Amino acid sequence: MRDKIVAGNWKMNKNLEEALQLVNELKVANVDLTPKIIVIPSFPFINSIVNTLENSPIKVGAQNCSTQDSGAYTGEVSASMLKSVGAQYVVVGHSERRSYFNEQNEGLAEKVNQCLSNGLTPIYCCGELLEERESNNHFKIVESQINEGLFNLSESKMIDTVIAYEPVWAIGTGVTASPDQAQEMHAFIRALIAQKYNQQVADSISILYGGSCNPKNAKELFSLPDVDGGLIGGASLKSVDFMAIANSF
Ligand SMILES: O=C[C@H](O)COP(=O)(O)O
Repeated sequence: MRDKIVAGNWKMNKNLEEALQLVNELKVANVDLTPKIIVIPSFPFINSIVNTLENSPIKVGAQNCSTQDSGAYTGEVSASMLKSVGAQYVVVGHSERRSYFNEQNEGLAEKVNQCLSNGLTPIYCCGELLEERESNNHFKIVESQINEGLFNLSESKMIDTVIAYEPVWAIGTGVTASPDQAQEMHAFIRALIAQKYNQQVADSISILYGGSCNPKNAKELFSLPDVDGGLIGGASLKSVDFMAIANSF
């Protein structure tokens, strides 16, 4: 049975004091929940949050990592550094990285490899732009993102990945993918994995939905057969909303 996961991507929000306040609220609220819960703060706060969450089941992730392991790459943060401060997950290929920082599938495949080589779980993001959906190219786009970003992995590494489907038109817009749209794409991604590897691998990988997921729509989305949880942006910044989403299974 694959993991149910609710991950909160805080993006570039909160200072240290605010970050610790949020995580302390989550720590107290986190009782008897079905999903794995992951918080994904900005780099400077990871270590303090890992320490604050000692003895808590809540895990900590990072929002990005370098394609390189170490060296003269000013401003970069490597997967091994993230591992050393207690991160367990890394978001790779978020659409904001793809669009604002021109990240391409090829480099993202290197980031995925860096994560896995350092014992971190990549949360690999894919998803189409509105114009790509409107021109009926959404399956083709997502297929190339998955194919080029993930499918160079061996089967044993592939099963250690998590995928997040985030239609770009749904991110931060208040427009959520309909249950039919979400299920259709998640099933498509799972079928791609089955075709490339096998059904057992496909059935073991958690595929999260992201894009204006909130306490009101989470239950319906998480009840879909191929949706294994969510990558939550805006609604992860308030403990009450994030825990309500986590309680939606
Ligand atoms: O990583 C999270 C996604 O970009 C979703 O963001 P959102 O929940 O604010 O739409």
